[in-house]
Amino acid sequence: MATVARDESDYDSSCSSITVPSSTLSFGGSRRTSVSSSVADTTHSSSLSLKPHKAHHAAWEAVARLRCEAGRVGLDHFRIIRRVGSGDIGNVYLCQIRGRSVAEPCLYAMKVVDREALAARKKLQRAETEREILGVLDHPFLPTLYAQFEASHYSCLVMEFCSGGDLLTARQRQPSRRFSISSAKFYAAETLLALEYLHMMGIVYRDLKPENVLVREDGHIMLSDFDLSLKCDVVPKLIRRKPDPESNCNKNQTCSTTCALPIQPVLSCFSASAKRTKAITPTTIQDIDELVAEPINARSKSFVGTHEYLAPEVISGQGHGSAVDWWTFGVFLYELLYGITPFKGENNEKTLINILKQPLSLPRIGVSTTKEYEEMVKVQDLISRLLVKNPKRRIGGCKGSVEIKRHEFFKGVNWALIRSVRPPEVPSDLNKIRSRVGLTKLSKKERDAPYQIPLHFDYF
Ligand SMILES: Nc1ncnc2c1ncn2[C@@H]1O[C@H](COP(=O)(O)OP(=O)(O)OP(=O)(O)O)[C@@H](O)[C@H]1O
Repeated sequence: MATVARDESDYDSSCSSITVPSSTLSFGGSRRTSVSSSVADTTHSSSLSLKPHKAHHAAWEAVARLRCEAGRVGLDHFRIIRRVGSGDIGNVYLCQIRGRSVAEPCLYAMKVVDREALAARKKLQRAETEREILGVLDHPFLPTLYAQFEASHYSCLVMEFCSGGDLLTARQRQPSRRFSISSAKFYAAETLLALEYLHMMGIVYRDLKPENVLVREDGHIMLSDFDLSLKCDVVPKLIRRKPDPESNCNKNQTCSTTCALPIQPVLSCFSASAKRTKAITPTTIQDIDELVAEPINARSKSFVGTHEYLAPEVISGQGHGSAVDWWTFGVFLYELLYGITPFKGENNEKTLINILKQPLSLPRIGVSTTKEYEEMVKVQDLISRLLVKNPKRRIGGCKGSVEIKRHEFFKGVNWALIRSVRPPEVPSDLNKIRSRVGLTKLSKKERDAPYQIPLHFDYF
């Protein structure tokens, strides 16, 4: 599914709105461009300390060692093994550090972006947004940026490599090309945690779809592709419970914003003026009911996303915030379960009309046990609360991820320990992975040959 973007730069602060730029819709393009030399690593040497949850990983340590020994990290330090993917703004290559043991190599994904080509297509800002976002992420279900450097007019981002492909491919491998309810619950729960973290960091993701959810070697997910994301400020709020019979929440849930108490100052990972929020003491937390630290009031009018996944408020151009991610989360969950998206029309225009006008219909899922039937009822309830056309009435629209995590469908999910749960599928052992990525197809001569910077990166 092609992404669509009509806006090159939309840094928003919450509560402010922006106008739609005059640039037109743009779709994936491709080109061949030459590359000549490798220059400096631009990753801060202090970033090791900013990656506490990955600092002990072999891949992280190997890059840290390299930076220490060579004083920098550059393209010449990597052996490009093969291209593993390409998108609208760049190609992604599987690579490893030169001179390391071939028996136990640390594999990396290097995203190579041709800055000149992107500038000509007015998409440079997208690459810049992605680079900035990758630089601040530190979460088990989000990519770790190991290094970044420039080579001629190419920008290179060295990230964690995901050997398990993406969830679209995984879905297509399933019987009837759809996941079981329990598998869908697992992938949805991990994706929800990734979105929750992004929101807390002041990032509205905006492009959730199975293609962008990669599967790691251990079977857990990694959300990728941040060039369409929106960076904004977050104003944490304390929300007091106040039962609202008209709300879209469950009876045993509450959903009221009437007593929202903003905590000052503003939290943002990007704003130069941002300061850290005041420490919230346990006593304070006991005194109130809910802490919401999501950019629920962010407003952008950009037309970005993937047609089948676009939220109504994005299509209508009325301004959108973090609630778009809960709409796309609903479409995502629907696709995992049904193998199709809910509003797909004969063409993009009809799809957009369906999103705006067509009521949601939820076909029955074939179930064989009472427990499965109960699960189906719960997941359908969640989807119908996510795919509410009015973002203010959508679950998550007023209180963010906490509302969704509390839904009956996720009852029993151990959010803190989900990364230790065995995933529905674990990509096979290292040898199989290596043959899948083509590592074993290289001859010894090829593996050991000194790396030549190619005259051309293979754009298509
Ligand atoms: N860390 C990774 N590990 C393995 N494969 C990856 C990784 N990152 C990206 N890929 C592969 O490369 C492809 C292109 O990457 P990505 O989506 O980031 O590029 P893009 O140019 O931003 O694409 P888009 O057009 O969706 O914006 C992905 O679909 C995926 O298959």
